Amino acid sequence: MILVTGGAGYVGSHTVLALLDKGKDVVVLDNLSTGHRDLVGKAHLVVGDLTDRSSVEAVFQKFPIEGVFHFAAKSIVPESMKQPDLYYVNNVTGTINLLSTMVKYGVKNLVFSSTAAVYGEPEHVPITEDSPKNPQNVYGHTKLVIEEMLRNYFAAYSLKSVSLRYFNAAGADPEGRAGEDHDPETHLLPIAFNTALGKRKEFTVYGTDYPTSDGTCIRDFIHVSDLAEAHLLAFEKLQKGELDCESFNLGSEKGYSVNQIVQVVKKVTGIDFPVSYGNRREGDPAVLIASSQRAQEKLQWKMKHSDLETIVSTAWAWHQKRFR
Ligand SMILES: NC(=O)c1ccc[n+]([C@@H]2O[C@H](COP(=O)([O-])OP(=O)(O)OC[C@H]3O[C@@H](n4cnc5c(N)ncnc54)[C@H](O)[C@@H]3O)[C@@H](O)[C@H]2O)c1
Ligand SMILES: O=c1ccn([C@@H]2O[C@H](COP(=O)(O)OP(=O)(O)O[C@H]3O[C@H](CO)[C@@H](O)[C@H](O)[C@H]3O)[C@@H](O)[C@H]2O)c(=O)[nH]1
Repeated sequence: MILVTGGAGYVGSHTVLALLDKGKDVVVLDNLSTGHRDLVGKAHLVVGDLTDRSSVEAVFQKFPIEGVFHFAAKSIVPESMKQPDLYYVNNVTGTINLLSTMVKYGVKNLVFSSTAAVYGEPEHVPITEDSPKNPQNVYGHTKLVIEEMLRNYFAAYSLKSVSLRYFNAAGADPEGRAGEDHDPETHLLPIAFNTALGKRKEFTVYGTDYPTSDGTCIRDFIHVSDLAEAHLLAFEKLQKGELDCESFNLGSEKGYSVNQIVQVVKKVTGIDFPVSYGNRREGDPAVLIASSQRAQEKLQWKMKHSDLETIVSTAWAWHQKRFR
């Protein structure tokens, strides 16, 4: 039985699907703060909070857990700047409870959702795993602290882990079984779709004076089903004893500006919607582009869905089904 924390959320639910598709037994522990009951498919769902140690222990008592995929976290950058206490308690304390319980029950293998936000504003792109780590926001700090904790837990308790630093997760299950559903929504694609559907008056581009070709930020979008596949590969390597404690970037290695993405959304949806140009959003680095060579080599990870049109069209299909 695999435990997936945060499995009712966006990235977690796609990994739950990938595990179920492979015939695995899955239990999801989720407090449903931003997740959705209907996204866990046929997995067992335990509604509980990681910051409550007894809820975590109850899962390990009830189910024979062989490994953990840990997605549960708060991850909205501006919220993290306003409420650092909430972020440190939820992300760091929640993870301490999980790791201590794993140690107590002798569960050795963990795949952890880290983020490109651990790097902050990069000095060079593409960003490799060894690039400097200077998080620009509280959210990124919480993830970097957890990565450090994982190194300590490996050294002291032989708890093995892989930290996967995703760049911009996007897209939806190609079969339409899951996708992104956040309220409030802060991410580029769903906001653009809501504008295309007339639910918002206009799409605002945050910042036009970045040192990029068209002045808008550049991001590296990675399909959520490709992320899910990387989790399964990482877990297999942990189980086979081929990895101990390591971090990998997961990105498509291609950068697109916010303006370019808006154009692709207009093309895929066939809808021309109003776009306005506003100020920069606090904490946004100008350019984030991954090198994911390490994951491709050591995890034998191959991206299948991460060209931008596939990302946008799968996300659009889901968005229409869920929100129209
Ligand atoms: N979406 C991205 O672009 C992106 C990029 C990099 C990293 N990440 C990381 O990936 C993970 C998943 O992100 P997402 O976009 O799917 O977010 P999400 O908000 O959709 O999913 C998080 C899930 O965790 C649950 N949760 C949060 N705190 C919990 C707690 N204390 N106890 C139990 N459940 C809790 C929520 O209810 C939700 O279902 C997060 O750790 C996030 O930091 C996401
Ligand atoms: O209405 C909008 C929304 C976003 N943007 C811009 O679009 C880009 C992407 O923004 P968003 O979709 O909010 O993603 P990020 O802020 O880049 O963060 C995502 O990607 C990071 C890693 O790259 C992860 O750490 C975060 O968890 C994840 O939310 C940024 O330049 C934003 O300024 C706009 O211009 N207008």
